Amino acid sequence: MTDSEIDPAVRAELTRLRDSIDNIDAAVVHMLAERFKCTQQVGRLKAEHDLPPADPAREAQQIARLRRLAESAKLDPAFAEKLLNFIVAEVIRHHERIAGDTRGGQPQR
Ligand SMILES: O=C(O)C(=O)C[C@]1(C(=O)O)C=C[C@@H](O)C=C1
Repeated sequence: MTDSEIDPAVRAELTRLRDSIDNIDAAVVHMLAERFKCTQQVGRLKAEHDLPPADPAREAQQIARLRRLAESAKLDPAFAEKLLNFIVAEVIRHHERIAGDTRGGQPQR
């Protein structure tokens, strides 16, 4: 079926839903950007105080909490866990890079 063959009412409903999806995707990007701003600061703090990039106990708490929130929001908890793990893996990579660039608690130029 080509675009011009789609029923105008269906086309309008699809456009309405896609507009909302675009707004939600923009919000997700902005929220992730804010989260990464925080985790960059955590990375610098950890590097300056010789703390390990990963904190598995903290991650276990975050996963348990997000799984509960997902269930009450009718979102698949396994998906919520996978998403958190994906984000945290990227954060840990950033922390490791910051630690590599930080010697004796001081950022290297
Ligand atoms: O809270 C920390 O210690 C962080 O470094 C942040 C964060 C996260 O992205 O939420 C990332 C890595 C840790 O393993 C746990 C949590």
